[in-house]
Amino acid sequence: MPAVTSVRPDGVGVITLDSPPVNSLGSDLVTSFMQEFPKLVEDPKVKAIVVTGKGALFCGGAEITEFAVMVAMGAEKFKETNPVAHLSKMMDLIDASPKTVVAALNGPALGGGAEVSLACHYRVAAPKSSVGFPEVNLGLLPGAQGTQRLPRVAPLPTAMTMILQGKPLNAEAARKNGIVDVVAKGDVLEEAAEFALSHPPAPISKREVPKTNRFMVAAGALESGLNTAVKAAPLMIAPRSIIKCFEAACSKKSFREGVQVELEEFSKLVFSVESAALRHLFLSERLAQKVPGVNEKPAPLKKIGILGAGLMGGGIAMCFVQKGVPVVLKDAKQEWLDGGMKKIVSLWEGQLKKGRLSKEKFKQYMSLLKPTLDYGDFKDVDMVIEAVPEIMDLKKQVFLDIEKSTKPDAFICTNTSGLNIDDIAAVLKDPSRVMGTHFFSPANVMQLLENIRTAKSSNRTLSTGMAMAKLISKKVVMVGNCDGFVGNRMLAPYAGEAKMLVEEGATIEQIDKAAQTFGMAMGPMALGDLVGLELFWKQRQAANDMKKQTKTYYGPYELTDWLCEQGRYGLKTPDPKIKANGRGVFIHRGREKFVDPEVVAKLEEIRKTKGVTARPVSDEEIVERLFFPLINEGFKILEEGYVARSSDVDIVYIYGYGFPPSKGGPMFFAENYVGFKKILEKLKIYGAQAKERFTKNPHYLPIDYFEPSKLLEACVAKEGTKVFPGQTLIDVVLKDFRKQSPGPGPFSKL
Ligand SMILES: C[C@H](O)CC(=O)SCCNC(=O)CCNC(=O)[C@H](O)C(C)(C)COP(=O)(O)OP(=O)(O)OC[C@H]1O[C@@H](n2cnc3c(N)ncnc32)[C@H](O)[C@@H]1OP(=O)(O)O
Repeated sequence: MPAVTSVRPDGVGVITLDSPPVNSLGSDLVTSFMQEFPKLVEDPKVKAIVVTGKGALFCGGAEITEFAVMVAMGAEKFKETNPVAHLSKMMDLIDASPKTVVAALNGPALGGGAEVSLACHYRVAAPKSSVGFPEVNLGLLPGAQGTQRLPRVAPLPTAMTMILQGKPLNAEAARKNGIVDVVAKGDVLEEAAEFALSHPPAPISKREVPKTNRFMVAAGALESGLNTAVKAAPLMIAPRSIIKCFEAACSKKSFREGVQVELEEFSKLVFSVESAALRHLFLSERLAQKVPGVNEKPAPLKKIGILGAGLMGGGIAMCFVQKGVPVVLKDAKQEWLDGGMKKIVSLWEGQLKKGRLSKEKFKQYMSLLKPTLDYGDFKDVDMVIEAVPEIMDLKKQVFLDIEKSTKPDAFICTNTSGLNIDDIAAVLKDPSRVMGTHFFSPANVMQLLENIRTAKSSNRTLSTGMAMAKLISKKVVMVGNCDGFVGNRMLAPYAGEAKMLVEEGATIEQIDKAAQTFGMAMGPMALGDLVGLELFWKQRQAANDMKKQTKTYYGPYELTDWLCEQGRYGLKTPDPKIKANGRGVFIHRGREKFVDPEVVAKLEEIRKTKGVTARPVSDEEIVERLFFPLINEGFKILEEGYVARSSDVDIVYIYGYGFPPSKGGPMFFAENYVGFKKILEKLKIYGAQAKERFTKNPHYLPIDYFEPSKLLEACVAKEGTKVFPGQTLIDVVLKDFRKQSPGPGPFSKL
């Protein structure tokens, strides 16, 4: 029963939203509420009503999965059966109650949940509860009267921040801003009941918008709010619609007319591809935590050992300590350990200075972090994450050392961006304890974690690895052990094409600008400087083949080699001579960067040697050549079975590589923005050009990333086929594909 009612001895009727896990307002709950609520209104024993939520939340908002169903119904059907209009009716029902209705906020009230609370006449909140409107993160706006009710109780700047930026307020802040009437001192339900019995009905819909809010709108506050929101997320379309709703609320329009504007704007947004992309992202993040075949209970992680106090190891250590987990941080030399600790402490001190960290927390962090040179300190850790340099023999050696110094059931993770983890694990007596963890740098900041399963990782190792990611609040995806895993393998053709386009005549700035206009957080050339140009240069040196095209390195190598030979690795190599912060393709000064004329001259020289005449390259060509081979590689990883589903690839790219969320990730983008057929056609065209280049010009090497994926071809054949709302066609095709021709990866047969 999704809405459960009871009548207390004091005559307060309680209606509880009871729809686990988050009491989302699915059609069942709304229908049940609309049946049960009038019974309380009509019951002569009931003097007043309290609305509350079961469990830890008041309500997590509208049922997100139902939006895809609405969209699948089509615009015409949507008009007739619009479930958000239905939800809006639920608000009217509460609002119109002749008996006082109080929301007892037992926990967070989000989106539609916050709207339910505002439809109630008053709000009494538990201290740990909060009120928020995260709809904008889904490309939506509050569609059940929230845009009209909030500016009637809260100052406009607060309302704008909450709805335009999706920032929630805690109970006390909500009280200060007029959204909550009382923060409970004791039992929230008791206090809400008491409040309900002693206050008359007072629906927000009947209130005038405060004059200050009207003045602020007249003075242009909405435009500046919009500018801030657009600057933060230029590709989002929801903020413009939100502004229209605020305009309606603060104009001479009636509450009802405002609600109508809101409904129209909401309906437009829910059908937009941007909203579909962001909803896909929300659900995909949660789906990624469910790894096929991994079902054992994770082991508790009470203490962690980190090996290597460098940039990566230090960042990983911070992640655990900041969640209250004790860490032993070990390195081989005192100076390395001191350097690592100094960096960590200076980061925390910086936060302390900015007021983002309290003194108590700082002290707590310091007490949880133990630097050591002694492997003996690993004796009681539950997991070791090694983050020593990417040298196979070194990794194997430290694995043996870890094995000697840890409990036999401690998990051992190797942090690598590309080494073969099966090979590393093979040195141990029990390789089932091992999995890979590919953290992104800086590990304490970047959200993504690629967990890598080896052929021998045990079920418990994998489930504990996933729990570990949750513990430190990472967006996690489990992938198989292929070259470059998912992220770097897909990045290789992207980076390769960027270098190729530059040789053909596009400028370095043009490449990055085109990628950023597409929505990437940064362009491929700047990314190379950030990650460090020496990474793959050293890997190629170690492999004794500087010209080999691999799954992790493609494209012309002359410019990169020239830069690396001079020690110009990118941002991390300062050049005191020119007082720059770093030198790679760009010269970096603070946050500014510019292309070094020496690099441009070197490029000219390389072109001359190779007999290449620079030509103008269009932005359209840049975007297609950067992203289509990257997407093609994503299809290949899926068809080979190195990742469970297409949405996992999307998560990797959005949280690890700055792919624009409003495009839903590369695989969502392929299916919903471009279409499989166009991608296939373009791959063939650019592939033929690349082949010609390599056959005619001995300076170029053959590349395979334009070779179309078989899964992509299978998707082209099925393009246009309808799938269940919320499913992707790629995954539907993939299921059959894997049955017919399972690949070598671990997910092929799961
Ligand atoms: C008309 C209206 O104005 C429009 C709207 O209301 S749109 C919806 C607005 N609400 C939101 O965006 C809130 C989304 N939810 C959240 O932020 C978080 O889930 C939360 C803070 C509520 C709880 O977080 P947490 O405890 O970490 O649990 P979390 O793992 O995220 O969610 C638990 C489960 O509930 C599901 N869920 C959460 N909110 C949901 C929602 N609004 N609809 C459907 N499912 C939801 C998750 O998908 C997950 O499902 P799973 O168990 O199958 O993986």
